[in-house]
Amino acid sequence: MTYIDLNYQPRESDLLVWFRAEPPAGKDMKYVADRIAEESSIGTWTDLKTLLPEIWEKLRARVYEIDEKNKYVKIAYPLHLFEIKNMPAILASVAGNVFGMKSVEALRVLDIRFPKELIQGYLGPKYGVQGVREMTKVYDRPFLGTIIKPKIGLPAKMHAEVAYEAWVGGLDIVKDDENLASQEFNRFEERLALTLEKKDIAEEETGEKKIYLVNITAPYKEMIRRAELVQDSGNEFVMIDVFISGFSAVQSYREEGFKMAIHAHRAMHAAITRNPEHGINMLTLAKVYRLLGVDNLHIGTAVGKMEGSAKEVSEIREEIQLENVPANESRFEQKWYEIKPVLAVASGGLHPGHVPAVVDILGKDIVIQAGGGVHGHPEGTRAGAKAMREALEAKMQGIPLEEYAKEHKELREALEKFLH
Ligand SMILES: O=C(COP(=O)(O)O)[C@H](O)[C@H](O)COP(=O)(O)O
Ligand SMILES: [Mg+2]
Repeated sequence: MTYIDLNYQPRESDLLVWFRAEPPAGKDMKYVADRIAEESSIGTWTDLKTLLPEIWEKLRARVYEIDEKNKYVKIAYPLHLFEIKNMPAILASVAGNVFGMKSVEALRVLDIRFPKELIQGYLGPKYGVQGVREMTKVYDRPFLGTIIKPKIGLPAKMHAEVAYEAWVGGLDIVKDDENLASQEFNRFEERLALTLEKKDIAEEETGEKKIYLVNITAPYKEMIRRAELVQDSGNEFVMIDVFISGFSAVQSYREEGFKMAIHAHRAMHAAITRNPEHGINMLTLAKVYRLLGVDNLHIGTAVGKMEGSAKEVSEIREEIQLENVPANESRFEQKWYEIKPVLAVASGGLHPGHVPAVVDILGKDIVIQAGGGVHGHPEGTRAGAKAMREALEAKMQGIPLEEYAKEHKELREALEKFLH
């Protein structure tokens, strides 16, 4: 019995997984491919009296391609193998036990190609790129945002004041940090109320729409309670640590039907995305989050403090924004049908000096977020926000930053501190 069928032509309706697999000492690629297909579909370590021929015929996975040089294995799974609207269970098959088997030395999921019938079972983003642009009336440039710093520690009142400074300085978006929840020094309810008061004032003073990404990450019931508070407050967005909260929570939350858009922070993703030989890459996770329905997603910066090359980050950007993603040497073709594009978030170690490079790599449908790069400005948050806005103005007008900085004090001070 083998799951290898190199003559098999995958059907449009199959779910395809592209693995990179490392065979254990003394074993070859065929062996390892067979073990992966077996464990991730219907089999186990020995043959079974209970594995009826019709199950074998209908539900087994098929290894349809093995690339010895790159150690790639491509496997097709019949859609009947899955409960379509159950993402956690789908991942339990194709990206579950397989990572821990002794018969596989190391294993990486490089891509999952979702078929149309599966995609139709998911909501995708409620707003996505276009929806967030309509919400804010910002159509012709990237969004600018900040994460309040210190990441935790500020009392709610100061948090709101720092948010105000960032908004009036010129940023569109203020975000809680991923580990700010409802600590004793900064309770969720108080932070929400005070920050929204300041948001109203900032909107009035600037004539611009401002966005507050309030972190509702918590055990699920509490997360929903906080989402209800946010909905009642009229705020347009929530933030969720999607990887930490889990696929079940993210799918369920989106299906609850709240009005707010979802900003997805990916804290902890690197525990499974970082090692190039093992785990699941960010591209695959990003596809899952697009399907589940987040509106904004952190994808890396290529230039800041977090890992991720320019090629990798721009491929993730394409994957979450294009309607039809073309295949290349390490990804499948993917059609997204009715699923909206996600706003990509570049964040982590950024400051005004990075703005031109981030726009060159990722384009305009992004949020450029800087925490330290705003609140670390020598003159404080408002000047830091102004410097970010000036950097973006310079980029949009095609003027080199150093030149624009001659006439723009805040940008000049930022570049002096962060670049020299
Ligand atoms: O708080 C920050 C960035 O702060 P700062 O601007 O001070 O570095 C975010 O949590 C990181 O962006 C996460 O990384 P990623 O976006 O790669 O998931
Ligand atoms: Mg953070």
